[in-house]
Amino acid sequence: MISVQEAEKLIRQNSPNYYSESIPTIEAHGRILAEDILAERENPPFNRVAMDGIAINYAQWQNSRTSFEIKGTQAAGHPPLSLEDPSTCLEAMTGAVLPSGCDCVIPVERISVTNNVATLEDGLELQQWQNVHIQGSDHSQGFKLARTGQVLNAPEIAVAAAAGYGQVKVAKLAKVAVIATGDELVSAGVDIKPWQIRRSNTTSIVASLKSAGYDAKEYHLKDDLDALRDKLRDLLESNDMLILTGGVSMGKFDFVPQVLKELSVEQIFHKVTQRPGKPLWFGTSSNKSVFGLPGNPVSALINFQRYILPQLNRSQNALCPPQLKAELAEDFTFKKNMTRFLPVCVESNGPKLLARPQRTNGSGDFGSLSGSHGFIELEAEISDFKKGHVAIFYPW
Ligand SMILES: Nc1nc2c(c(=O)[nH]1)N[C@H]1C(S)=C(S)[C@@H](COP(=O)(O)OP(=O)(O)OC[C@H]3O[C@@H](n4cnc5c(N)ncnc54)[C@H](O)[C@@H]3O)O[C@H]1N2
Ligand code: MOO
Repeated sequence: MISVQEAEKLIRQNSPNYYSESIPTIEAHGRILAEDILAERENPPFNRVAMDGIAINYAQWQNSRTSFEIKGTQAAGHPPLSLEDPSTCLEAMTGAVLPSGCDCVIPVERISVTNNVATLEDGLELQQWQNVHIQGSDHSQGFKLARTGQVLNAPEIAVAAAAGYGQVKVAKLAKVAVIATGDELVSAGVDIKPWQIRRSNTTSIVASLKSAGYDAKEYHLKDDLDALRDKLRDLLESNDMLILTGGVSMGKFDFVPQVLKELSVEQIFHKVTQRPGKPLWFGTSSNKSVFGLPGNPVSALINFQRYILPQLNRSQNALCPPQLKAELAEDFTFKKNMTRFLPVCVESNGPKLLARPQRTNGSGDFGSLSGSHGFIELEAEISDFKKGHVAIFYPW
């Protein structure tokens, strides 16, 4: 049996890579960049008027001029006008090019206009270049606005569009088969016998994968060695990743490790000193990861979140998201020499996040996860965790 740290290291060392594709920028929200976004031009690309008002020659005001005849209007999206007579002014709109000969913009609220002459508010103080967004003051042409591995959230989409990228190169999303194993399982919506169990693991995992954009599909295989072998061979062929749940422990019908071995999936590890999820299985085949999650629903969901989602992120060369930490809101004891993943509800306490353990009745009690916010990871080496103990928090 290996530790959580060793398991994580081995999974990392066996990260697959699913390559990249170009897609329309407007459809790229949430995807991982597979190229750097470089500025098409310097920004602003010209001296940009930042307030609706009048544009003047500042030296005129320094020489005590406070009234300016309006000679024209500089609208946004139009070629620049020129202030021919420095004692006059031009109306100028936000987003327009600052007319040549002007170096000061006065907002419309600070002037009054009579007979086409703009007069400044009494006692108004001006600065040269006020209300002008200076050409190139944000960044130069070719500046790296976003880099490979960044998530394309709304700001990065804006940046890509602003840099003229109608299409962006993003990491390809894995095609994932999520496979429930077990004769006892029956899906929702179908009559159920007293000795059967509703299938829930694969449903929640597929839902989570789909919300992250992956092409994920749910399958159910019975505990039949030959059928399991044949179907898994097909699924391995047609998917980038397999996630199995159940059948990885010590039972007479726990065929998953044996079948994967027969299909030449190389076992990297089986069993981790953790609760829940001790029987976790991980292996690889070509550029594909294969995970065998324990069937108990709390184990399956926690181990999926803890190991598989990060592996999918790595397969896209995603930059690591910031690690969240939370403080235990009460003492907690766990005597076994194992890492403990503890479901919690979190609340904020000033700048801190407090994690309150959610009472569960073991790793089959998935009802207790409803309403929880995620889980914290408690070290194997400690048994008595005191209130205030800081732990890594994994949100659902
Ligand atoms: N002799 C031992 N027995 C067990 C050990 C052990 O070390 N020695 N480990 C226990 C632990 S810990 C876990 S966790 C489970 C994991 O077993 P399996 O991965 O083989 O899972 P199953 O036996 O197939 O199922 C366990 C439990 O979960 C239910 N299940 C399975 N799939 C689903 C699903 N898709 N949706 C909802 N529920 C599911 C299944 O009906 C069982 O009740 O083994 C212990 N035993
Ligand atoms: O590893 Mo099991 O999930 O503790 O019940």
